[in-house]
Amino acid sequence: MGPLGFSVDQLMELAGLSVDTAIAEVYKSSERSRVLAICGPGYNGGDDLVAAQHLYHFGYKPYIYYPKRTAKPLYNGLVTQLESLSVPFLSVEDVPMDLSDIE
Ligand SMILES: NC(=O)C1=CN([C@@H]2O[C@H](COP(=O)(O)OP(=O)(O)OC[C@H]3O[C@@H](n4cnc5c(N)ncnc54)[C@H](O)[C@@H]3O)[C@@H](O)[C@H]2O)[C@H](O)CC1
Repeated sequence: MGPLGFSVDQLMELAGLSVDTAIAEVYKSSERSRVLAICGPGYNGGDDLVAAQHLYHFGYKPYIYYPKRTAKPLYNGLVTQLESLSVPFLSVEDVPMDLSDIE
């Protein structure tokens, strides 16, 4: 809990949802639906996991690449939630080395 009373979970939800509203404003899900979330082990990665979940509910098709997982309840919960939505978690072999061709 920080000095203003925000919990990490709360900040993560706000950060993830903020990213999604920006994405939704720029890329319409009807035109570009696939999204690759590349998630690191820190808070930024947690923000990405949250963002992927909201994008799914916004009508996008998120894919997750999360090679270095964080074994904490907050992160485990986010993974469980994404798995329950059948959001695919990609292995390193699934992720193209050159992402420039991906629309
Ligand atoms: N403070 C809060 O409560 C919240 C902050 N948020 C936002 O989170 C980021 C900062 O997050 P932090 O965890 O400090 O940094 P990172 O996400 O970059 O993660 C650091 C973590 O990553 C490892 N790492 C770095 N590079 C690599 C690499 N190439 N390969 C593997 N691992 C790597 C490093 O070792 C560390 O363990 C900030 O923007 C805040 O705004 C959230 O919104 C949630 C709450």
